[in-house]
Amino acid sequence: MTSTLTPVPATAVEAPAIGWDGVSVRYGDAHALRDLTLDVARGETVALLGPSGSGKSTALKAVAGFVRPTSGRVLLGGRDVTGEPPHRRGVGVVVQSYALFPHMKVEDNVAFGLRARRLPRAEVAARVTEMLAMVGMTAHRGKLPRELSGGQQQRIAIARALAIRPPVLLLDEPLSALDARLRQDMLDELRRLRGELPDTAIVYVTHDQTEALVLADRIAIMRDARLVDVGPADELYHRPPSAFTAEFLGGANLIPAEAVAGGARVGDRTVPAAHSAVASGPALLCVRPHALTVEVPGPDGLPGRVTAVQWRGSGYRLEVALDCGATVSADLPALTGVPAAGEPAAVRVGAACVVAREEP
Ligand SMILES: Nc1ncnc2c1ncn2[C@@H]1O[C@H](COP(=O)(O)OP(=O)(O)OP(=O)(O)O)[C@@H](O)[C@H]1O
Repeated sequence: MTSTLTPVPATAVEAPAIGWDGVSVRYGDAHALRDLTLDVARGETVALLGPSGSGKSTALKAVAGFVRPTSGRVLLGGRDVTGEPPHRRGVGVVVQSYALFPHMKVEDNVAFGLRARRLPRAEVAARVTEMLAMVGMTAHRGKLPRELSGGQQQRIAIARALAIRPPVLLLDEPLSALDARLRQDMLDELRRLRGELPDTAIVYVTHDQTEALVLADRIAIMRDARLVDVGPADELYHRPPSAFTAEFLGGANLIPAEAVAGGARVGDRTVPAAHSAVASGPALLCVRPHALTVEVPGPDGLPGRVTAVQWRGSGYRLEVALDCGATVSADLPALTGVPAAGEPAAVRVGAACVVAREEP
């Protein structure tokens, strides 16, 4: 009996909704983005997370068509759009500062893109109604933008971007102009909205790790115009490959160490680690402040001295200068016996610590 292998048709492998293929953007001699290669699948949300000036917005603008790559290609659904103007790309964009048309009523703002595409009047009306319901703004359709709060204006901006049913939605710091309370509400709202758009690929630019962790399927960490690490949100949080990612995503103590099988050597102690991104040689032991315990010096733990004690209501934050040279922060619950500043102490690193590479 012979068996035949049926070739997989080319169409069965779906092209990513968005692809950066070696994209660089330079302004004069300065690199705003260096050699970015990254895909976003249909229905996936990827957060671009990094400090100010790391190239996040530039990466997003390259997809929207607002900047032209110096080299590399931008692909949408497998199609090379690098040379295409923004209005031909069919992507929805929402930026930090709402950018609604101030003289147009809410409903006309939402209808704008649909009218520009010359959709029949009845369809425009139906989609505007649907979009306003989706963002919970039906009651405000006749108002002008200035009659709305910041959060409400941002909802309209999102409704306007979604009205054309773009396969790709680009959000650039959409919550950063809002106050803390409103931000939290809008974050919940965005998460709900995400569930209503199962086929839309979303790129979400932020420097706020909470927004990235709450919304993204995968997080791409940017630094100095480069992609440092990319992975599922929970994996990057629990097993950060680099010290930069460990610190940027959640805050971590970084203790200089030597990677060894199953963990790391710190001074003359060997600490077991849950995960290692480095097999051997110089590395950093990364441990979150809540995963450390501080005890009286004994045979176990890393020896050091308490340098500061801060009461934070729900517990204490201790700073401990370790004999190996690193200073670490530990968050302890209020009920533990808390040593005073100046006392010798030993720091025990919890099982959740990981060994990461030093540099991106
Ligand atoms: N039009 C421009 N002309 C010159 N330099 C620019 C321009 N736009 C961006 N840059 C520079 O490119 C780098 C990356 O900028 P970008 O806006 O992409 O960073 P970002 O990570 O989005 O920062 P932020 O969070 O502050 O918005 C920065 O150093 C910035 O100063």
